[in-house]
Amino acid sequence: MPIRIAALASGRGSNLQAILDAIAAGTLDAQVVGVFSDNPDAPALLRVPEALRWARTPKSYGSRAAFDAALGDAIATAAPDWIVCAGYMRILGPDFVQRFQGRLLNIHPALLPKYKGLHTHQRALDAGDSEHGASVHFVTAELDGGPVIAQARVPVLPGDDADRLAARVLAVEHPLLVGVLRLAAAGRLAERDGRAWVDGQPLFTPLSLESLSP
Ligand SMILES: Nc1nc2c(c(=O)[nH]1)N[C@@H](CN(C=O)c1ccc(C(=O)N[C@@H](CCC(=O)O)C(=O)O)cc1)CN2
Ligand SMILES: NCC(=O)N[C@@H]1O[C@H](COP(=O)([O-])[O-])[C@@H](O)[C@H]1O
Repeated sequence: MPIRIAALASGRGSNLQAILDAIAAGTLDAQVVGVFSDNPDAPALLRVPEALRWARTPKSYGSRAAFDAALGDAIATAAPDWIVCAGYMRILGPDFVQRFQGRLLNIHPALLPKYKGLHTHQRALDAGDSEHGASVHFVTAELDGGPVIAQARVPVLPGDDADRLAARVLAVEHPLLVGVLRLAAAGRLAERDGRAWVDGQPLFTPLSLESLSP
């Protein structure tokens, strides 16, 4: 039975497209049951049929909590097994996180716990890091502080700027996110006691991209 994925996206949607491509190729047993955005102009929305799109402008809500509640109600209507933040650029409030705790994932463009938040590529460059990468983690109330499931590493190369480094990271984000979703689709992934669990065992070290490849 394919797992039901609700995707949250605020922009381009290349991670969403990687999910859709894996489904179409038969390498991810899933279906995308909705794409939800805080940006009605998000190109990500155009990657799925109109019936699967939900987008609202947060400004039209009285508070972050009110927007999150409307978002959560829309997601719940789609009855997803997993909710994936795939380039979703808003901090989710504690009530939303609690509502979907344990099935909320995020792809973050850094090797957490380094560089939580935004502007991760420039921060890695500014720090003179020789390595950077991406993480897939469970979402918790603490921004980018949830248990990390898997990570992919890339070199920082001479002459890199933020855009060039971001492109190199993005290229590994896609297989990393799909690889973690394959674990979910196989019923092998869970969040328990503040940790990620795979095959009934707690993860003390994030899985590598190489370990996820089919
Ligand atoms: N409660 C959580 N919410 C979210 C998480 C999380 O781990 N816990 N992950 C993020 C994704 N993300 C980084 O991976 C992220 C998204 C948004 C921001 C942020 O500072 N957003 C600002 C608005 C920024 C803007 O509009 O340009 C905000 O919401 O005030 C940081 C990190 C998804 N949500
Ligand atoms: N903090 C969240 C964050 O920065 N997420 C990042 O936004 C990009 C979305 O690209 P996409 O829309 O093409 O998937 C990705 O690089 C993702 O890691």
